[in-house]
Amino acid sequence: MSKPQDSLATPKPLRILMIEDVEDDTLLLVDYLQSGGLVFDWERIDTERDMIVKLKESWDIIFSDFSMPSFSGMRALEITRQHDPDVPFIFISGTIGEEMAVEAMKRGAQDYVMKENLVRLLPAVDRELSDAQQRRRHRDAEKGRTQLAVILEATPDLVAILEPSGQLRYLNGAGRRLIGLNPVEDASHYFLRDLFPENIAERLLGEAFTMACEQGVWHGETALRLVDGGELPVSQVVLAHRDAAGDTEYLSTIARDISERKRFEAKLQYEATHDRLTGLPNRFFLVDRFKSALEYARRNQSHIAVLFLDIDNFKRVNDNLGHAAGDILLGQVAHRLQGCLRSNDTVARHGGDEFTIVAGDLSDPEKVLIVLHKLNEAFERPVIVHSQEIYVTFSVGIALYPHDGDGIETLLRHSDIAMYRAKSAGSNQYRFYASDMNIRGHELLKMEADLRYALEHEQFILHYQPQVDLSNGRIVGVEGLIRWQHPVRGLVSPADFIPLLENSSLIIPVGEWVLREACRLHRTWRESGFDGVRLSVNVSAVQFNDGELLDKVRRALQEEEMPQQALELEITENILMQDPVKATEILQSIHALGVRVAIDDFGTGYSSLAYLKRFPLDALKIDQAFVRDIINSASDAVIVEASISLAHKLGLEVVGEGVETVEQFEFLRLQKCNLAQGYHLGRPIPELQLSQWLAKKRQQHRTSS
Ligand SMILES: Nc1nc2c(ncn2[C@@H]2O[C@@H]3COP(=O)(O)O[C@H]4[C@@H](O)[C@H](n5cnc6c(=O)[nH]c(N)nc65)O[C@@H]4COP(=O)(O)O[C@H]3[C@H]2O)c(=O)[nH]1
Repeated sequence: MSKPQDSLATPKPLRILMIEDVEDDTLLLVDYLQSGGLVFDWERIDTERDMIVKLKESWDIIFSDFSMPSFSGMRALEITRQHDPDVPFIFISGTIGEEMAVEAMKRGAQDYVMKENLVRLLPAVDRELSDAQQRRRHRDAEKGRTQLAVILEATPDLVAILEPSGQLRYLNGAGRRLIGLNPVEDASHYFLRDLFPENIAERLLGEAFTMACEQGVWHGETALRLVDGGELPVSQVVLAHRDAAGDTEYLSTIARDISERKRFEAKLQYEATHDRLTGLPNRFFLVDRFKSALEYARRNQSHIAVLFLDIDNFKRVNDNLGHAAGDILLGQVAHRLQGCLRSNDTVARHGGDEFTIVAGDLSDPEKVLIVLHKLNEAFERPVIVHSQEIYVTFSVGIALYPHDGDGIETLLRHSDIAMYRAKSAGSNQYRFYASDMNIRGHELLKMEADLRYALEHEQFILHYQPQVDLSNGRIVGVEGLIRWQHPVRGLVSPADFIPLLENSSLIIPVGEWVLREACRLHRTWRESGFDGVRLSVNVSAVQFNDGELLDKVRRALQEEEMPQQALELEITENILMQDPVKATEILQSIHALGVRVAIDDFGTGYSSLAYLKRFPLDALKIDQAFVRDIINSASDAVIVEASISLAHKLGLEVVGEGVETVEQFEFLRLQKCNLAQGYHLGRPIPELQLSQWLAKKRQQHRTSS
């Protein structure tokens, strides 16, 4: 027979409480049990009062008579269950009937045995002791679980239990609160990706779950996905729980909010990398950004400019207005410097009144002049400090990568040296580290100033070159080409100044002037009876991307009452391919105006056929580089043939550019090219000459027909 305590030491005797009014019956029972081998201590009681006292002690089993003169077995059962739900309670009675016995079992008695027939008693004792032990274990475990649940619900960390598939079994209150879920919402239909951002959910399902299953635990830093769309950084642990066979049955995870720590770290990081007074990157951060700019420039063979700036006469501000005013000035200068640079450029405070600018990704070194321009523009207005207007100028030293060095320290040192040279030349000066750049830089800046002057003093003129219909020799259009009538240098070619206009954004007003001028001329032609001749003008990249182009075209058409179809805008292939999606949108709106669009310099770029199909175009101009050699180069001839056939398939008119010989003209005619333009048909000429030429042509046609 098993005993309730399974220890290796001598088993402790059982403690049995007997509720029995007849002592002899009790002794008989004791005798019976002892002879059955049961080792136990016992006590007998027969009143409710004694029972209440005795139940304060702990008992392994209770035997009770059913009916006694001063106590009732049912009452004894009731009191017992109030004290202890698990202790086995067995009725031993001669009087209990079937019905009462069933009632007694319902109220919590484990069994009943007739006094006259005790044979069932010992096996019943054995069974009930073991059942009671199990009940107690179960109840203890249940109690433990309840306590754990209370703890899990009270913890400020997210705790979740998950299937290996990532489906949620349990999510505690803190988890719901952190994520922003309704506290009573059932989360069991949730998956990992409902609690974590997509990439983190994948990381957990992959790396974290695998490691937890293999090694028991994984920890790392992740983020929770919040209901409001935000993310909360957490430090997370994933544990795998195995079944008896050693397979992962489920996983649990604990995630702790570390946003405060992250904020603190970010603040420390910011303070370590930024200048306290101006909020600009400090030298350390500058070196960091410089490294990335250098890597990029090395990969893409681009240039970097390092500008070392020193505020002129800063000491005077400090001396006259005090240090606090000096600090305000530095803050404002920093703000303006930052505002005038591209987001990829870096401006850092070097200390005192010195700043460094690193402008990367320059296609050529001269692009640094754009930065100088922007600086000049940004400081044209005075800085206001304590209601005082202060005009800020800088001494600027410039070093260029790779021209002046290929390492960070060298370039910084060289820009510093150049700055001292600028300073010794007086205020508001800039110097390149390399002297050849100084000359070139000065020349370019001078030329820009001259171009500005040229616009204001009407030194630009348009020349016009005819476009001829290859099938009948008639003039169907002219292209307006800009010239600069320089008082000393004479007629300057657009190739020499268009890039400068583009760099300095002067191209916007100049482009607008070209458009107006062309539309004005067209009106004079119409008034003299030359209608039906189209006018094309070139549109540069800066103009094309200027949000106001459409308005300007619309206004020019309206004010000169120009028929929309008579105007053609020529846009180079490369401009369109810079951002084909945006280009399509712009082209669509130009098209909606009714104005024609021609793709210029076709063949020199890298048009994708797919885009060519999508762009709303009217004409395609084959670049003169291909036309030049069509007679001598088989490959150029093939390119031209293919371009014509492709354009025709797309419903476009084709113009052959740079036609200089009769052979080229004939070749294009045979290939069914629509129009030709080139010296063979007429060079670009001034307005007056063109009008006379048109009149002459008209006369010739009249006579011949
Ligand atoms: N060798 C040779 N050349 C020929 C022949 N026929 C025409 N040309 C030249 O080829 C250029 C054609 O203009 P483009 O491709 O639009 O190329 C233009 C255009 O990209 C740009 N440009 C001219 N005017 C403007 C303008 O008003 N605005 C803008 N944004 N760019 C313009 O400057 C470029 C050069 O203009 P131009 O010097 O006027 O040079 C013109 C023209 O004089 C020929 O048979 N042989």
